[in-house]
Amino acid sequence: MTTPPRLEVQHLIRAFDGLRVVDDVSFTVAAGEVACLLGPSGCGKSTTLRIVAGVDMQDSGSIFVDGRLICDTVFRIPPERRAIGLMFQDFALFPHLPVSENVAFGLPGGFATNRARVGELLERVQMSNHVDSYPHELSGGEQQRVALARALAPKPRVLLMDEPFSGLDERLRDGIRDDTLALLKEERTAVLLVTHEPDEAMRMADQILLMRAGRIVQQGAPYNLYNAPVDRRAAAFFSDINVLTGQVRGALTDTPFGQFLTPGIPEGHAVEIVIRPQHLKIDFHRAGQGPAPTAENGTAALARVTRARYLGSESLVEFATEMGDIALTASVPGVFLPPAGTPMWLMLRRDRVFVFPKI
Ligand SMILES: Nc1ncnc2c1ncn2[C@@H]1O[C@H](COP(=O)(O)OP(=O)(O)OP(=O)(O)O)[C@@H](O)[C@H]1O
Repeated sequence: MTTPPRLEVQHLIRAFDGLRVVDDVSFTVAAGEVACLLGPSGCGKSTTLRIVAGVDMQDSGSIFVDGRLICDTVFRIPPERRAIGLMFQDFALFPHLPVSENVAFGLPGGFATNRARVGELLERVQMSNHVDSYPHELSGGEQQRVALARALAPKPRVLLMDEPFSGLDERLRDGIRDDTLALLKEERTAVLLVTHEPDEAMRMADQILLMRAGRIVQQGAPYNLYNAPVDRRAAAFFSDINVLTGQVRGALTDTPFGQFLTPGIPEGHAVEIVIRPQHLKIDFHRAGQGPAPTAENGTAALARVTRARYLGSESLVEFATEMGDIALTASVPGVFLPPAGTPMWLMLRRDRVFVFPKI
């Protein structure tokens, strides 16, 4: 018999005032896996999480933990008996309790009878030196580490995290995220994490569930979402994009960069050709000559620099094609600041181009 997923959500629907904010959402999370619900503000991420936590009720759909039904529209296990831990942005530590008692809060018998488990977790989150400190004596990052230890103390099968790192400054965040991830993997907890930040999802997730208007529009490994987005908006969620427009003629579309296949898009339909700035290739203008077309990069098109900016680890160079009608941005590692007006040849890495029907 195959092992059931640690968390399984089936056909969840939740409407407010007749409007579905969670619209037929289904997914599974395995033990030791981190799944990120990712999407813009208001797309239904937190509502989905709240229903799994048991603090909101779905209109229809079922939730299972390790194959056991914990909630549908007629049956409901109360939140505290679901073996589900919570770590929310505003889920503050208890100010009147020291770190030790905060971590032991969900354990029968408190700190006195759970010294070993509390000690082990505090060591794992590098807070062993703060057992007797009170929350107000800790920095934001330290409080976050204690909150993680508290959430994991009762060994939940599933941990729900809602924007747990958003209160931390950026440099602190990376370290805490990585430490958190390592601990979650060690504990084999299934994690459902809500975030609106693509970088956070890429960094944390084994599986991204990309949501839009209550629906999951794409799910899969971060690599797949980045490199095979389902549509223009999914592509644009992970980075800036360049968009060329065209029209289908004989299963192809013409652009200044050569022809592109338009599989499955009807004849005459408008298409959008999408490419990320780092996949635009630049070549120098040598006495009017451009690079010869290649299978990898297609045809080069002449363009002029309109603006160049240095951002630290990369430079962003903006171009207008020779006809002046297409604006494109290239990202170049390091310092590359050609003056405005410089002519250059641009090519698109053909294996990194996405062709979508224009909606
Ligand atoms: N109790 C409620 N009553 C009415 N509308 C609600 C309620 N809870 C959520 N909504 C609405 O449902 C939609 C989805 O909200 P939700 O909090 O799930 O979005 P989200 O994707 O988590 O957004 P954010 O990232 O801003 O938290 C929003 O339009 C919100 O206003």
